[in-house]
Amino acid sequence: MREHGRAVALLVGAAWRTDPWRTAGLLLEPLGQLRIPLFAWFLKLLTDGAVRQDTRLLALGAGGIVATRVLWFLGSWTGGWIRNRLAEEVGFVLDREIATLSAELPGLEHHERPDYQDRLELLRQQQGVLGTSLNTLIYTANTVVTGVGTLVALALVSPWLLLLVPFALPAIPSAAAQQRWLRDAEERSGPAGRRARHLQALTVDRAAGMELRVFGLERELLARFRRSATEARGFVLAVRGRAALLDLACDVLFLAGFGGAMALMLWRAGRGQATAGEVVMALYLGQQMMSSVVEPVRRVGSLGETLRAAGRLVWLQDYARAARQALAGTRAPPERLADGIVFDRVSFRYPGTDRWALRDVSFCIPAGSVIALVGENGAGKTTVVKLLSRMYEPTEGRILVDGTDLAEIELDGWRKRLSAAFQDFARFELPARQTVGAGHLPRVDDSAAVQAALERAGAEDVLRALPAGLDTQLGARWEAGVDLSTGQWQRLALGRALMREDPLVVFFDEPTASLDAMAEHALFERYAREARSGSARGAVTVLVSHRFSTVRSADLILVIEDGRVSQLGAHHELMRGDGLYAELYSMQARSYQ
Ligand SMILES: Nc1ncnc2c1ncn2[C@@H]1O[C@H](COP(=O)(O)OP(=O)(O)OP(=O)(O)O)[C@@H](O)[C@H]1O
Repeated sequence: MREHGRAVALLVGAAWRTDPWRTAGLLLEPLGQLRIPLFAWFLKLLTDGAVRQDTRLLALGAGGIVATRVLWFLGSWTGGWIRNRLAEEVGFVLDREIATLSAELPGLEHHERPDYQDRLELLRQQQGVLGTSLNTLIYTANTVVTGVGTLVALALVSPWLLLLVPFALPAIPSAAAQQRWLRDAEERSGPAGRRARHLQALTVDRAAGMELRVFGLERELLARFRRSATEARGFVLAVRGRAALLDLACDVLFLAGFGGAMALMLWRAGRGQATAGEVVMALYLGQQMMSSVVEPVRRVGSLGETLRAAGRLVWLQDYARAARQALAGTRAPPERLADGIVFDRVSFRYPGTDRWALRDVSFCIPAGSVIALVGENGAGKTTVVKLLSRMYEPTEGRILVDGTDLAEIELDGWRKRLSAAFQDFARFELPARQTVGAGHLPRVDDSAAVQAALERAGAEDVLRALPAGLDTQLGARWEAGVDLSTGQWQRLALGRALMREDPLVVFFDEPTASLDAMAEHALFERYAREARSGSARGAVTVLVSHRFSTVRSADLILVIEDGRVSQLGAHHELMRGDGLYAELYSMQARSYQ
């Protein structure tokens, strides 16, 4: 209930912030609903006036009917017009809020935890519903006003007519139950829906397209997509079938009550206890009860949908706030690294898993050094990078930056002092200058800086191949857009990583997987030389690579085995022993020979 209250507050708050006057004007429409009981009352006067040939009653009835028409115009029409205009703007504000919250989430958990992904996906799907949320809220208010007004008017005709109410009431818990079923069905369809979306995305994914065709997987993929989509839809369809039966039962019950109420009125009229006007009024209100109260109550079911969608937005706000608080920290990052970075007995488990990705890891990266992380697939190398970039916090232990716990350092300030190139690089389809310049926003359009970064990344040839140089629009889907090979995209990403002038930590997590070993080696030799010459700033470079020809040029090599540090030292030190490093290095060297 409290959650629903917060959801309503969120919607009304968004409307109020968008336009307080028009939000107040929304009340016109529920007021306009008073026309129904008023109309019934004036209809009664008109009928009685006609039967008794009483011109005063006739005039009052006719005048009242005209007045309710005016009330309808002012309330329903004007209010509806205001509501529609406002709903559009509020929808836009809420869509923007979802995009902002998602984009500004500080960590990665929401991308990697299936339960979070499902909620975010539902939220994205329901953005349209949020846009019409005001309609639904006002619709509910209309129903309440109409319902209460109709009941008061019926009671005035004859309190016995209130007996009609129990026949209409089951529609309310029935609508609530249907909403519950629907919510459960939506959540139970999460895994199948996620699978269907993944398979559908594969059908249009260019990278997957090659493999699909080579392995002849198209039909299989489509069949699996159909099965998953049918499974996901099945949950909702089953609920809709049950809901229709329940609605039918409620309708039959109400019709029985309505028939009884009308029989009662005719019996009373026959005994002279009710006027013709009262019979007409009861008939009108009785059928209005079905069309203006029971039906809307049922459709107010969509209020449940709105509240669920708004509730998910409230969840996202809470989640974003908690995520920010969990990564809170108030200290500014150091201007320069004096001592270095220390992992002090760090252990880490990904949220929602039991397995330790890193266990009791301790090592030091001295200021100004280049450290290479080596280990087999899944050993935990990228996890070290994710912890250092504060995508996650250690489950146990601390990371110290010049003696200060990284958790105490302000997150945005820390991120501004990082730079990175990853194997899974982003393909920003922008003019080439900005694709690279995005690595340091203040200089996003600075051609000289971009050119220098590309040279350091060994990507001058990529630039030369672009028809309009740095002005070339990248990405084949844009007009005059140019597509690049994976290796070319990756080298632009490497250039992006070299845009920031004074990073404290630079990550290279297999950023040159698309280059051949010689080119990668030459690039890092040059980079490491430069990094050392600039090491007065104390910046450290963290390199993850499976190529030992590159790794050997690092100052320090950290060997990770199954989440634990197994060796740490310079190349020549590690080669002296007979540990994993020497074994892997010799194996790779032999294969090159
Ligand atoms: N988001 C995640 N959720 C759950 N477990 C994860 C997640 N990311 C990685 N893991 C697990 O954590 C362990 C370490 O993964 P990590 O990506 O750090 O390995 P890696 O050494 O970088 O491997 P590779 O050389 O293949 O890139 C693996 O067992 C992996 O399955």
